[in-house]
Amino acid sequence: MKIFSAEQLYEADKITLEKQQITSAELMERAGEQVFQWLHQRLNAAQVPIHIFCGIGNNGGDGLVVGRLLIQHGYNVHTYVVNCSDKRSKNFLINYDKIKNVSKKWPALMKSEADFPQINSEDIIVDAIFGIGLNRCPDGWVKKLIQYLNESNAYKLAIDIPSGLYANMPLDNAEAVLKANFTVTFQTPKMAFFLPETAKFAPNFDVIDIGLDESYLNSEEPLAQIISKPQAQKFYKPREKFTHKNTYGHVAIVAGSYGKMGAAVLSSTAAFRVGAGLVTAYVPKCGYQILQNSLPEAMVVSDKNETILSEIKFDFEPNSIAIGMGIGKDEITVSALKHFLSEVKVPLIIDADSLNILSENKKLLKHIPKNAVLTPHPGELKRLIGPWKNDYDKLEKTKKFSNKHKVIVLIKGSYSITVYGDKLYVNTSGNPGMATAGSGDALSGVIAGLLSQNYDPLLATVFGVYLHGLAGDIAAQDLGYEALMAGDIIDAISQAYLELFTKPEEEEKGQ
Ligand SMILES: NC(=O)C1=CN([C@@H]2O[C@H](COP(=O)(O)OP(=O)(O)OC[C@H]3O[C@@H](n4cnc5c(N)ncnc54)[C@H](O)[C@@H]3O)[C@@H](O)[C@H]2O)[C@H](O)CC1
Ligand SMILES: [K+]
Repeated sequence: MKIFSAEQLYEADKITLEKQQITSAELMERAGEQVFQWLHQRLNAAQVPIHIFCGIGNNGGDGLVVGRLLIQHGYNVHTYVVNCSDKRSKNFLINYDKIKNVSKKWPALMKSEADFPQINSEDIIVDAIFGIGLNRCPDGWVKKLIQYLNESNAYKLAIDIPSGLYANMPLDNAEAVLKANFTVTFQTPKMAFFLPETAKFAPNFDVIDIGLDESYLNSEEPLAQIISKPQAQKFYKPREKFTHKNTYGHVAIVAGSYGKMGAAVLSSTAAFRVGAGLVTAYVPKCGYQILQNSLPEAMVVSDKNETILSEIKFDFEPNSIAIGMGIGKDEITVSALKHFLSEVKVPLIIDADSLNILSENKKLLKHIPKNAVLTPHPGELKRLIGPWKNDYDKLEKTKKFSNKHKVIVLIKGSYSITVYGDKLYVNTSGNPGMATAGSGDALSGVIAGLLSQNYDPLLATVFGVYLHGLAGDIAAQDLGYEALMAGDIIDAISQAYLELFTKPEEEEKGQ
């Protein structure tokens, strides 16, 4: 699935009307009908009061369609017009007229705070105040209305986008955005649903296909691609019968220092679990015994230094390398990294302390090999690219960095985003339980293990992040969020692979 901008959606809307020979009112009816069905399936004719707040644009028009259909099906509906301006859209007016054919009660006209209705916590609020046409921050009594609705414990369903949120522009004021429990959005999820500053307003959403012109949408460059199960299935490369361990490559995990050897164990284990043929851990001397004891499948090569890495050198040619997990930032390690980067030729993942070393020694950036994968969390990213004004600025700065250094940057977060030049890939698996020590080390191992199996660097990153998140989701089903530890994510990688190809019927039975 792809994320398109508000501008692209307006264009798609126009082309659809021409190509399908329908009116904009008919398209609105199609959209509103589906929102009605969404509610109808869940409410099953229950007589819970439904309060629909309609703005004066087309989002308000959608709200009026939903209101009309609910009334026709015998629901207990209260409609309100949030009369913030006289410039009512054509389709708002068409549906304003139509609703009076099904009810003696006109929608209540709201002009100030005095018109705010009583809403009980068991009621339902439908937010159709503003859609993707929001062009300034809601203010005055309309802002107060949004805040009034936010204070209510009633269930809040937003149509298309929570009011006050721009589809693909930074937030003006978090105090003027509706906090929707659920959003039913048209055609494509909006970029705002995936970025840390705005995603909290749309924590759950369903995408409704309103049949916008496919050929136009296919020809457009999206803002981002969403990675979920169907995409991940396509990425997967099946293992073949007449193969041996060398077919699946040799991973080198360059990690660990005194007190942080667990990072090397976790990354190496994850590389195996994801399917690497061979894994060698390159660690300071103090890690030798630890690695051999905790992961007998791995080979271990130790540095001549007891506690930190002083020279990154091996006498074998790995197919991929992950470097940085728990290595610290000692000067000796910095110069070892410098030397290593200027020589390395194999697919590379740069994580954790090696990212911080790069941030503190920007001259090293020019040595990073093409298509290396950098996996910063937000703190590491800030040190690498400098501060940003908002989430969109962060993405632009990361794209610039990716273009300049010809690298893949994975911005880790609730929705991790892979940045490859100007392209963005938004991951949808994972959960808050994965915010735990070692989770990133596991991810580096996963990506390294895919690289060694000949997944190209972009695919290894995007697929690896998805698998890692899915493993976390599977582990959390048994353990819950709080108890989840990095080792549990690694243990669940096997089930994540199996689940990739579980058919929906089997999934349903299992629930
Ligand atoms: N192609 C589609 O995806 C379809 C979308 N539909 C729905 O239409 C809306 C977008 O409608 P539009 O009329 O362009 O914009 P809005 O309803 O969001 O509101 C615009 C309206 O409000 C004024 N306004 C904007 N910001 C403010 C503000 N802060 N304070 C006061 N007034 C404001 C603005 O000037 C306009 O007058 C989309 O989201 C979908 O819900 C179609 O129904 C189907 C096709
Ligand atoms: K809305």
